[in-house]
Amino acid sequence: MTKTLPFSDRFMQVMEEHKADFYANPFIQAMIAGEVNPEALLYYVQQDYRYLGHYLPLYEQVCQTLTGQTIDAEVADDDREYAAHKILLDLAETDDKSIQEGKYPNSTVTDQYVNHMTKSVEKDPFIGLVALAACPYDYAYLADLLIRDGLIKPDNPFMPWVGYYRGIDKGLTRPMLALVNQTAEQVSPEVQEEALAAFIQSTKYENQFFLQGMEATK
Ligand SMILES: Cc1ncc(CO)c(N)n1
Repeated sequence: MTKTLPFSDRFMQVMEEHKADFYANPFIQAMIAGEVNPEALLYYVQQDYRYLGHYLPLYEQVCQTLTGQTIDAEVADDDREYAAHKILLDLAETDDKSIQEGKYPNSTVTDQYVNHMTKSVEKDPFIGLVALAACPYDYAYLADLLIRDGLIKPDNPFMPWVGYYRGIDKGLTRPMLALVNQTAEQVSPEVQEEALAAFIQSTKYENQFFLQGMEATK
């Protein structure tokens, strides 16, 4: 008897295929160089705060549909990743709350990514879950890669930020992957393929999400 691999193993493959694109991203390159670009960081944090405001209710909805339960308070209640954003705001030498609340419109990428997640959730709860899984998974995987490849050294100012997200077996990522793998066994191969395509699309948006701040603040 061969045991089928967990569905989430395919996420690893997607990340390995997109690794070069992430590494070539000017936002990631600046981070590797330890260069602080305050405007790009502020832009990123502001967009991310909004993005997470859409993300959490979608995740809650998918969990409800698939498990009949609400998500762990501990997992949900990180105040939209305040701690991670605080690290970047400190680097940019600001703690201005108004930047997180923001008065600027959502960027195109933020809107497109949110729209992609919303449409995926409407289509099918498993496809939705997998489209959402890219958010914690990609950051966790990328953080692990950057450290493993020796690109973010302990003295890099972004080390605490990378450290916050690293580890695909902790935080939001762990329960999410467990739900992905459990649900995958109950859906058709066609739905699995559609879900993986949604994950790949989310991964492309993740890369663009980093980039947008660099381009908007050039
Ligand atoms: C866009 C985006 N992707 C992933 C994460 C990690 O949770 C985040 N905070 N924002």
